[in-house]
Amino acid sequence: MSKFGTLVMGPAGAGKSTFCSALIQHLQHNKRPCYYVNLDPAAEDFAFEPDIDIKDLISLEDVMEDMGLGPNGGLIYCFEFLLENLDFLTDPLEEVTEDYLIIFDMPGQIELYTHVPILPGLVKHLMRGSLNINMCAAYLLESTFIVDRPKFFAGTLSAMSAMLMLEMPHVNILSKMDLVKGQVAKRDLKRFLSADADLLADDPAHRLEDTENPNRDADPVSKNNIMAGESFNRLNRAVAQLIDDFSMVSFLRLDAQDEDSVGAVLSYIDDAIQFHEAQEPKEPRDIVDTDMT
Ligand SMILES: Nc1nc2c(ncn2[C@@H]2O[C@H](COP(=O)(O)OP(=O)(O)OP(=O)(O)O)[C@@H](O)[C@H]2O)c(=O)[nH]1
Ligand SMILES: [Mg+2]
Repeated sequence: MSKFGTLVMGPAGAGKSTFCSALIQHLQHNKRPCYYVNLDPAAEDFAFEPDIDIKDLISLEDVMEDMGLGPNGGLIYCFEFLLENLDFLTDPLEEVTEDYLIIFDMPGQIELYTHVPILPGLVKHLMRGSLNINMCAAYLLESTFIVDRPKFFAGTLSAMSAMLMLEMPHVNILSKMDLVKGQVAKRDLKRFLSADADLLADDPAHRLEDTENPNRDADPVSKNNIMAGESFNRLNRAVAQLIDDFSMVSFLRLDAQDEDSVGAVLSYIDDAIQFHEAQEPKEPRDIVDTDMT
């Protein structure tokens, strides 16, 4: 029997937990069961109570206090501890059936997705161990990044880094689309959805900064001057070209308040994990019975 899940990842504050809640709500409206796993040891408030909460195994606050670690070191410690105690996840997940979508809500520390080799170990356990979960990563990036194009490419690079590191089906998502509505022309938005290196050359903000900054020459080390400098531009162009050359990253749009938008993202996740192919066809009578309970 297969199991199905999605790992909701992305930088701090990208809207991961909000997306998880919107997804749970959407699944409930569509009478689909889901299983919510919180893997953020610092998360406090939940719109839906998690079925598994890493805080029942280890809390970031305790780790920071007892081990004298900061929030990032503490988080890495929590994940190393989780990897040494995987039964905490395995035992309850063994019971989850194939009609469930298992939603993993991840923390936002970017180290987890870039250079620390912890997540690959966890993903390997979930996908290839006895649990055998068909998984898809949902990597969220805030759509407000597209207003600052170098920042957008830096975020896109982090998404690509996670894709390369985790080697699993991946959907990238521009979250909080409601915040950029009207700010970006529709034609431009399409170019952001599949990263296009020429976006930097056509960046109106950059041209403005270059010519309208009166301090450019007066203060050679000011932040504005560095950000408008030619070496900064060359670095950005190289990053953008690298992303363009790999041709791996494209984005879906998400407005977590809009049920259709959540449904559209879910359909990509379902396709990536082949959820519907594995479902037993239900007899019409079964459906009526289920509806009445
Ligand atoms: N306008 C708008 N705000 C959103 C949306 N999604 C999330 N937010 C807000 O963004 C903030 C962060 O959202 P979270 O869902 O907690 O983000 P997160 O990625 O889980 O954050 P961490 O777990 O701390 O990394 C909150 O204030 C949310 O209300 C959205 O679609 N639109
Ligand atoms: Mg969160």
